[in-house]
Amino acid sequence: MQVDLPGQLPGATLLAPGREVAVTVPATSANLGPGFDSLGLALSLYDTVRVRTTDEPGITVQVAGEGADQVPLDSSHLVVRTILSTLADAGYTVRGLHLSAENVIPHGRGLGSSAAAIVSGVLAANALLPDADRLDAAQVLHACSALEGHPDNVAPALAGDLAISWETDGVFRSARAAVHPDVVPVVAIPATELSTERARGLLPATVPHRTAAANSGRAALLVHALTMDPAFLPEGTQDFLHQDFRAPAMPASAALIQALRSAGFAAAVSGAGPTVLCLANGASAAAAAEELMARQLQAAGENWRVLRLGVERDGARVEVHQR
Ligand SMILES: Nc1ncnc2c1ncn2[C@@H]1O[C@H](COP(=O)(O)OP(=O)(O)O)[C@@H](O)[C@H]1O
Ligand SMILES: N[C@@H](CCOP(=O)(O)O)C(=O)O
Repeated sequence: MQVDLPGQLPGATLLAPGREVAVTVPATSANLGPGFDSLGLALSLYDTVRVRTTDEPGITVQVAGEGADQVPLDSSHLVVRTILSTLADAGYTVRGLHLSAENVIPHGRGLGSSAAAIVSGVLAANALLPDADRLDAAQVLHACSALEGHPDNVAPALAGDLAISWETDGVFRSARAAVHPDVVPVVAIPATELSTERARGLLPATVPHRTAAANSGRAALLVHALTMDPAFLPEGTQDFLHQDFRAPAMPASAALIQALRSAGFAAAVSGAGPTVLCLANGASAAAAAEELMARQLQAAGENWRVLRLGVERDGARVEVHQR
């Protein structure tokens, strides 16, 4: 499909045609229980986009895989939109652009697909820019977080491993921490979607101080459990800030989490849901969690995908091909 570019920016510098960039970005699981809008883990599932500046005016978009029959194939495509706005912020535009996307991260399931699309767009645009106008790593993190609205998915998507993120005076920042090698993420992904926007709408504006205090304790314990001592994962993944409020929008996820936690597993909603994340302590615990998930889902008549994943250690990758 080919469309015209939206209004060209007056005074913007035109990028040369023939620049080609490939970006690969991992899925992410945010919150991990009590780390609402601050903790996120990079996972071994990847989306790839290839972007080329062209001499022919307009935008062409090809999409394969997840969301191929749902996402728009024009300048409103999230990756294209992000590329154009990042270029525009730096004072640049293009005559034409071709994007081809291979999507593996499912959309609207709480595995960071929109964050991956935004990270792809910002990194692709940044690689297309002349050196002197590129954003540095801290600026990329802030730009991606501001577009996504929260930093907990984009930070691990960019840097890999576990990301602990926060905001100071309107600037998003993040620290990366190495996840203990025994931690094995297992996800159960439903067929149905729940948009993050809708799930955020279910949250209260305030919570009592004692709830916030209880949550702080678990979030602090979770960082220790994930990096130093996975035996604390079941207690460390207990959340008091978001899951109960969102449970009515994902009753099957809530029931599966309850079953896993009752059996001693560290289970939580992945991101804003409805995917369920279990952080198993070692390979045999991961196999037991997979079995329990499969049994519970079969008993409930639910047809979900259960996947054992790895922790992605390095985050997004960019390759530049000048033609
Ligand atoms: N690779 C992609 N290409 C284009 N749009 C995307 C892509 N990934 C996600 N999106 C957009 O983001 C929406 C999902 O975002 P969101 O509700 O935040 O869920 P998720 O938990 O998957 O990030 C999709 O419905 C789609 O509009
Ligand atoms: N902290 C956010 C995380 C959203 O993650 P997503 O993968 O569902 O986009 C939230 O809980 O709203």
